Amino acid sequence: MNSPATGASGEDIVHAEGAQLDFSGAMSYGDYLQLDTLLSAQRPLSPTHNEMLFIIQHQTSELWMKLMLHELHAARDQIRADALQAAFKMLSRVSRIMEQLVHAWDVLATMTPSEYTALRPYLASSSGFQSWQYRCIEFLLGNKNAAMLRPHAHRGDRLAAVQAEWRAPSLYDETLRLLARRGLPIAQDHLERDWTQPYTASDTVRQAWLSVYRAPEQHWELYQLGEELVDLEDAFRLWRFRHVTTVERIIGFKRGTGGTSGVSYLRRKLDTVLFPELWAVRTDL
Ligand code: HEM
Ligand SMILES: N[C@@H](CC(=O)c1ccccc1NC=O)C(=O)O
Repeated sequence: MNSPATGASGEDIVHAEGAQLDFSGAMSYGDYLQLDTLLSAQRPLSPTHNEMLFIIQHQTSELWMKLMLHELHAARDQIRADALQAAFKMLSRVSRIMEQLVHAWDVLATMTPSEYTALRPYLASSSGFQSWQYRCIEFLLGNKNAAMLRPHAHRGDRLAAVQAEWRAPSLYDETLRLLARRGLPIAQDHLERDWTQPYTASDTVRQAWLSVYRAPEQHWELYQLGEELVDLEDAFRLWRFRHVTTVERIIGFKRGTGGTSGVSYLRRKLDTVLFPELWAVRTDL
């Protein structure tokens, strides 16, 4: 006989291989993952077919960014605590997430300019520029810029989160303090400074990385940390490049909804260098 509630027959249940089938009093998959909340958060504003893609692309990116922040915060704490093996696990996870986001552009690039033009007016002045999690990631990785706090001024709670990241030493700042603790000479103004200021490259830091890269076996952990950071910046550069290229193929040189010049603004971001001495050292080896 078929179940009146589900229409399942006794035979279907036999084929369920002993799996639990009654969740009237137990936590199910959807309960644990809060899928009702997650899957009711896609509310297209336009009548266009492609808006679902646009929303899900951004929502999944924000979820991955949430995990990146979780891992980056923990990695910075571990570096501060000299627990480098734990930090390596987290940093390599962050790089893999960034690679995931690089490949995600392939899905969005299936949207043509005509398709995007139909939904763009519904976005009004909203823009990825206003992503507070993205800004936290940039700040955590040391790309500090006070002007980027302004879009969050209308939301005190978000502003506080971005400001906290802006005021804190970045992952790289903590790395330089670690180099000093391990006996490498680093200029004092790179160990204690106003962390809200953008990072400026230093010759002492370059010399310190040079010592590490010239004798990896003596500084194996620092050497591995240097390479983890280069991996991460490499993946981030690919993300920036895929963003600007996808944007150009979809909106050309139109001004951005966030008010910037659009592609020209994003191209300038390609010049960002997060860990300058780690790149510079390559030339000296
Ligand atoms: C059709 C797809 C997209 C277009 C046309 C587009 C366009 C733009 C433009 C023009 C800007 C410059 C700011 C502005 O004036 O609006 C921007 C910034 C930004 N977009 Fe996108 N974008 C797209 C997809 C995405 C996706 C999928 C993400 C992933 C979360 C994203 C994240 C960002 C971020 C974080 C910024 C700020 C970048 C920075 O300040 O360095 N965008 N986007
Ligand atoms: N800045 C984009 C709009 C845009 O892409 C966007 C709009 C709302 C939510 C996320 C977005 N994605 C990234 O910027 C544009 O100028 O078309």
